[in-house]
Amino acid sequence: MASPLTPSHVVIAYDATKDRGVHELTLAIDSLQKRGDVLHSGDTIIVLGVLHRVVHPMGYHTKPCVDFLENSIRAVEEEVTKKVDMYVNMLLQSAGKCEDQGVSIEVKVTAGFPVKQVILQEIMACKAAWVVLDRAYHRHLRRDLTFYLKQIPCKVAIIQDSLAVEVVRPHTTDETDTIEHKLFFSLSKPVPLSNQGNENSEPLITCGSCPVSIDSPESSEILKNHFVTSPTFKLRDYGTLLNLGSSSKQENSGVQTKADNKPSTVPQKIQKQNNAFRERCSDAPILCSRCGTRTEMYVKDSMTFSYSEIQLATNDFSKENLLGEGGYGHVYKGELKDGQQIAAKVRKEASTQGFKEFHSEVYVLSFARHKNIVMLLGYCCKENLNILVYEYICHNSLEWHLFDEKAAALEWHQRHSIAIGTAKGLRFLHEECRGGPIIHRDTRPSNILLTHDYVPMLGDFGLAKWKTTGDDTDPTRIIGTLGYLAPEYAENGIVSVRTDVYAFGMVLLQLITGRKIIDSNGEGQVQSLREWAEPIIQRLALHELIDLRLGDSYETYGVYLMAKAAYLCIQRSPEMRPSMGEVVRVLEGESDNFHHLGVRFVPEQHTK
Ligand SMILES: Nc1ncnc2c1ncn2[C@@H]1O[C@H](COP(=O)(O)OP(=O)(O)OP(=O)(O)O)[C@@H](O)[C@H]1O
Repeated sequence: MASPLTPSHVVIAYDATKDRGVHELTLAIDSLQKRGDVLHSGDTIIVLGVLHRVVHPMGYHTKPCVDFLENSIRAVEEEVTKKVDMYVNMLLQSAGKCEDQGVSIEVKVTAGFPVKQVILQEIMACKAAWVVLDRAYHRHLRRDLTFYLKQIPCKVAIIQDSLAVEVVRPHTTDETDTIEHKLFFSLSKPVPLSNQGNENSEPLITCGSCPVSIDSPESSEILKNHFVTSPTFKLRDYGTLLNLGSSSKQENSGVQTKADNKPSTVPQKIQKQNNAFRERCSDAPILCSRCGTRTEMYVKDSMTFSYSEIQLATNDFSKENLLGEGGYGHVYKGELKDGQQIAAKVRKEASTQGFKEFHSEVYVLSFARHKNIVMLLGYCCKENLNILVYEYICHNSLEWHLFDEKAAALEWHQRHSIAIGTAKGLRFLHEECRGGPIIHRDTRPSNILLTHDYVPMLGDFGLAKWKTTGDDTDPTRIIGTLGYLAPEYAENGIVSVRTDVYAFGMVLLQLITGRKIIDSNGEGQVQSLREWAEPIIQRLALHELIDLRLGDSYETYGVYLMAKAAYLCIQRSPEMRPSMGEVVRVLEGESDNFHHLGVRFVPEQHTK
């Protein structure tokens, strides 16, 4: 292990899956510099972004396991490259400051899972002298720390929530266990100094132990061969393997790899998928554990259904199969020949949703694959009839659970997980969906469907539309539902992702209070939920807010977080509202302040 005075590597391990503000990284590096006991002249800071979720070419998120990497190298490569460039740009200023201290910065993004294993391998690979762990993505840092302290031989520090760096173990250790080595996909790039430009910094791809140039024609071939390797060896061997320059050298190292005796199957697999028509994916995620249903992931070669197929599935659109009627038309439950349960939405003749909206919905939904989004399986067009075929979501809508007499009161933990799941669905549409952002435009409880596991699924994209550059201002087409419409949308027709944030804030208030959006105040007058709830939140009188049906069975901190998120979301000014990514972080208790937001959750009594 390098002594403190020889140039060494200091790894800052970050979660690259989440959006991070520039200030978070730069402040962490500042505080590292200020300490004086971690960085020395000649050292290199490696900002390691761990990408533990990547976007599947179909648009939903998945773990970058070896199997996935093997089949989707290009997609991962693209995502990793984007992240590396983003980090490099964020760190340009820090690189200048570090240069004065004789320290350089390098960015490395690694797609792999599990996170702890990625961090461990990367630390061993560069023989780091220090690892600085970002507390923000370790929800169970205390437990994870035991793992790191046991497995990592180098010195350990943590970035606190305040972004200060706290040293946890100021010395190295020799006691490390043998670990199973996994293969991940990495790309690294030095952060240039302002006078250097960016051109000379050729990025390096590494797949496991083998660096190759990103532009190298052999890169795909090498990646293909290396993603399938999975040797087991002692940590101490790793360093010697890592410096090898080509795949053949690795083979010479004598490590037995699966690639040595397994012919590449990638091209055949891709071809098979292209030819497949609605082929089911075997690793489809569970949709509902009670019903035993799985989310079907049809390969999107064709999404068209024949009319007779839907007619048969819905028992000829029988009354018994009718689920309900909405603005679009009648919705029928059905079962396809292969057992897949569906909800078929048949457009009303006089539906307010015309052909244009129909195509908008099909187009938008074909990109939206996420565990909190109702999946569109396909559609059918017959003469002037439009039918959308969705996966069937088995446990009614949130509207039903909150307000139907037959529904049992939702428990607190269910409300909390519904809030987080819905927020993640919206975050996906706004920030993560391929080709997005997509604005939902009609977020409300009746468009949030639930499984028996109380997993919320956002549906009804009839009003969604692609966001082009800037805000969409067409005051003539106000669509959505009163009470959930953000003021700038209701008054001036201005639509942006922040109008969804507002509507989501209203849903949060309903989850906390169990109240309708407009209710009677008990004196025969109507009162809007927002007007009633906002001053109560400002007084932090959360007990006045909470749904009486919950009794004492709620978690005060959870209510606080949800009320805080709601309060931020329903700000009149769209700029004051958080992004959905930030909302998720508030709900999960991960972040307590957003420096860029003018309004903080500062209750009145604290400001007096
Ligand atoms: N994918 C689905 N799985 C199960 N039930 C569904 C599905 N989609 C819709 N439904 C149910 O069908 C009924 C009608 O739904 P629809 O979305 O058309 O109307 P709505 O949300 O009630 O009103 P609007 O069209 O004005 O948004 C509702 O009871 C809804 O819960």
